[in-house]
Amino acid sequence: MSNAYLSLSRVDMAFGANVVLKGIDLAVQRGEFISLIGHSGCGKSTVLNIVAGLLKASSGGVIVDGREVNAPGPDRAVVFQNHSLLPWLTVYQNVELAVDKIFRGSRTKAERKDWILHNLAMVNMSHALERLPSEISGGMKQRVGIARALAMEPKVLLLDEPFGALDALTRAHLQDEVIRIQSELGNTVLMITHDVDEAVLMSDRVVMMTNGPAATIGQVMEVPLERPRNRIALAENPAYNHCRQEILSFLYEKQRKVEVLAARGSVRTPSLLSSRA
Ligand SMILES: Nc1ncnc2c1ncn2[C@@H]1O[C@H](COP(=O)(O)OP(=O)(O)OP(=O)(O)O)[C@@H](O)[C@H]1O
Repeated sequence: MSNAYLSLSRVDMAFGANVVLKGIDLAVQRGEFISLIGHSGCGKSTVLNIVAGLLKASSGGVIVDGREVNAPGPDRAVVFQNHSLLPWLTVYQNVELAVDKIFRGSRTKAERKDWILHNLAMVNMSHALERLPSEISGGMKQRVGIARALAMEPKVLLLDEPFGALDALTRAHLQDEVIRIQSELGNTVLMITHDVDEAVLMSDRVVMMTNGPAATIGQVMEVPLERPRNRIALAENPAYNHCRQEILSFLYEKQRKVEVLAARGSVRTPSLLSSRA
């Protein structure tokens, strides 16, 4: 735990009487890509919001690079499923706003401009700098959101279903771009997803959450696939298929059994599987 770049220790979260999270422990190394997967409503966004500093855990804590998190900060950039661009600013200005806020005191205007252009080029948006969000597609808006997050040079990139609202082809393109950028920059990433293939394709480890209430980490799986990863070649890779099976089995067999037992009153809480497998 001690040498982790990002760590969550004994995080509990309750909204009134609704105990959403119980005993979340996770240690993430610098440069690691972690996916968080679990059934709808189990508490994935709550975990991410606690790391972002948007929510305060009821107990336990989060440490990023040796510092306790207790508020939002530029060291943790968030990309949400539904792009959060300001509609009255152009693509360029949306990124500029974040860059100016963080680097006004440390970089010249020319340096900041180069940096904005560089980050928009990384997500292939150089052709649309002057367009408003209403004039670009959903996938393009997500690209700008990712460029804006990367331009903040965050210690940790927090992605809350960043591809969830996109069609399959756009989603695949953008996944590939994020994979490429992460391999170039070595970002530490925590990503929420519902998509088993996406989790395996993109992650170093997949963190599987038990069903709520009182959700916790049920299983953590290493993805033993070399990078760069090729989505087409992976389809026939036994290790890739094994990883998919493992997640599917967790989500649709192990978690389902707990649900059934809980419904029959045989178990007291759905966190029966809380010990890491
Ligand atoms: N601000 C809040 N106030 C009260 N309850 C909340 C709040 N945020 C989340 N919850 C509750 O916490 C639980 C977990 O929600 P959360 O959004 O974290 O789940 P999730 O796994 O991300 O869901 P999904 O996959 O559907 O997005 C839900 O019961 C939700 O109603």
